[in-house]
Parts: sequence; C-alpha cells; structure tokens
Amino acid sequence: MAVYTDVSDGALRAFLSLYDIGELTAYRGIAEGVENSNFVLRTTDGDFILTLYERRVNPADLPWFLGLMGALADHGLSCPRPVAGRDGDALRSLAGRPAAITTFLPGVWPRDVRVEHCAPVGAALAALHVAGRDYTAERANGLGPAAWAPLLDSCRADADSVSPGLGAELDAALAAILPAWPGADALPRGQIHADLFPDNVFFLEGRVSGLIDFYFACTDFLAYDIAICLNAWCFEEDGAFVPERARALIAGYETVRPLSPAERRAMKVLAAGAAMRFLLTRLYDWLNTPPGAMVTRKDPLDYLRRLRFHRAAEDASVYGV
Ligand SMILES: Nc1ncnc2c1ncn2[C@@H]1O[C@H](COP(=O)(O)OP(=O)(O)O)[C@@H](O)[C@H]1O
Ligand SMILES: N[C@@H](CCOP(=O)(O)O)C(=O)O
Repeated sequence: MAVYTDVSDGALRAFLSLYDIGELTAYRGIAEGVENSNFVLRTTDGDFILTLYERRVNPADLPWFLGLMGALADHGLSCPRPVAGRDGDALRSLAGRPAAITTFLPGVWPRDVRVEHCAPVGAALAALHVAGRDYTAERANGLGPAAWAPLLDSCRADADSVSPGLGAELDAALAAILPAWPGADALPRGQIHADLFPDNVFFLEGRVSGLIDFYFACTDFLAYDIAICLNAWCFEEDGAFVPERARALIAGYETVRPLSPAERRAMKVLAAGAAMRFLLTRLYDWLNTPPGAMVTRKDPLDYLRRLRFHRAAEDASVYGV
C-alpha cells in the first residue's frame, strides 16, 4: 500500500480552499503504488488525484515532471494534467510534503497481461514520445547506466542473501552491458516515461485510456523506453519470454513512430540494461525496506530471469525488431 503521509480532514479542506475545483464530498487513500502517497478526491466538480511526494522524488524535479505532464496533455496524450490553484501554482505543500492535484483518469490497469494489450501499449508509448517533442527542458536519467555500479555497490554486502552468487553475476553482467551501451548521440533521444509498467497504463474496452506515474520520466534514448516495456509487458509470471507480445508491442509502436536501424540493433543491450535497472532498485528496496513498512516489496529475482534472457539472446531479432 502507499499512503505514507496521513492528511487530516481539516488540513485537506484548507488546502482545497486554494483551488476552484468545487466542494469536497469524499476522499480516500489509494492502496496501490509504492513511491508516493495518493488520494482520490471527490468534489462537486468531479474526481481528482492528490499526490504527496515521498521517498525517491527530488522536490527540485517536480516542476519538470508537472510541466511534462501538462505539455503531454496539451498534445492530446491521456495523462494526468496538473491542476493549478487560484494563484496559478500547481505545486504546493501539504502535511509537510510537496503536493499536487491532477486530473483523474478513467480505466483499469491490466492485472493479467495478454498479447492484445501490447500493441495498444506500444502505440501509446510512441504517442508519448511524439507528444514530448516540444517539451525541450531536459532531465537527466538518475537511474541510467552511471547509477548502476554505485547501486550494486550499495547492495553488495547482502546481495548473496537474496540469491547465492547474485553479486558476482551482476558484476559480470554490468561489465558486459556498460561498454556496449550506445554513446549519447547514437540513438534518438527525447522525453521518456521510464516506468511504463502495466500498473501505470489504464485500459477501457480494450483501448488505452490513460498513462500515469511520470515520476521517473527523464530525457534519454526513446528506444530505452521500449526496452523497459519489453521487460515489463513481454514475460510470463514464471519468467518465460512471450515473443508474440514483444512483436505486438513493437508493431504497435511503429504504427506511430518507426524505429531506425540503429535503434533495432541496440535493442538487446537496452533490454539488458533495463532489466539491470529494475533488478537493482528492487534489490535495494528488498534489502532496505524496514520490516513492517506499509509497502509490498517487488521481487528482484524476476528481473534476474529477464536479464539472463537478454544476455543469452542471439541478437535483437528475438524481440521482433
Ligand atoms: N490520474 C489518476 N487517475 C486515476 N487513478 C490514479 C491516477 N494517478 C494515480 N492513480 C491511482 O493511484 C495508484 C498509484 O499511483 P502511482 O502513480 O502508480 O503511485 P506511485 O507513484 O506511488 O507508484 C494507481 O494504481 C491508480 O489506482
Ligand atoms: N515499476 C517499478 C517500481 C515502481 O513502481 P510504481 O508503483 O511507481 O510504478 C518496478 O516494478 O520495480
């Protein structure tokens, strides 16, 4: 569950008096998510999401995230649009945390991913990449390749308690991935979501109805975002790769934005890097989440299986690129 910070009725009502979004009729904390505290607000004007930013979100990045969401929404992408108060500000403070209200998106994220979900997700990802073109402010990827060795170092002492030999295996994988990583200008770059997992994509009647959770978004290789989705959408629970899902995801993406030959060639190392990135943050959280914390830890070893798959793949043709 993810409500780290409680908000009293009085504090919330005082906060909402700064906005023109109607009278509060109900609110509740949302159990899902791991990073921030989220609440659904029902007002006489409709539903909204209130987010209190916690943990990994650097408050200095919040204007960039909110600006990106506003710019994407302006370009027709269905994503949460930050709601400004009467003073024009969308970002303020509540219960001692940075806080913002955004629009509520209808839909349900798929608990059981099927191949039919993958083409619409690919197309939605490409639409995000196209919609982000005019948002020129850059944000470096704080969880990109330069962060992986330090993250592994911070977990090294206990890594083998999660799985024997894990530390050495990750060292070997990093030693193969980092030198093969594309140079900064080698692939098209732009604004990427960087966490487009199934729980961040809402569907209604078989169509994508909204993309949420832009708090890992950054400026990086567009194809790296595809590689993240290949990891998140194209494996079974037991770790088996599902080639039909990957082909559908790539085909859906290319209905909106065709890939270049360099992006196709790079997909294997990008997929391995994406698996490494989620493995490492999950490993860090696995080892550092205090007992009794109100959050469900995600299994790092799911991503070890994916990493092994990508490293063993002959080339990028396995993904259908
Ligand atoms: N704009 C939104 N519209 C509707 N529901 C939302 C919206 N934003 C978040 N939610 C709900 O909150 C949950 C957690 O949101 P998320 O952004 O993934 O949290 P976290 O950043 O903590 O991981 C989502 O699964 C969804 O149920
Ligand atoms: N998608 C990441 C964790 C981030 O979770 P989210 O709730 O912010 O989407 C993972 O699966 O490791």
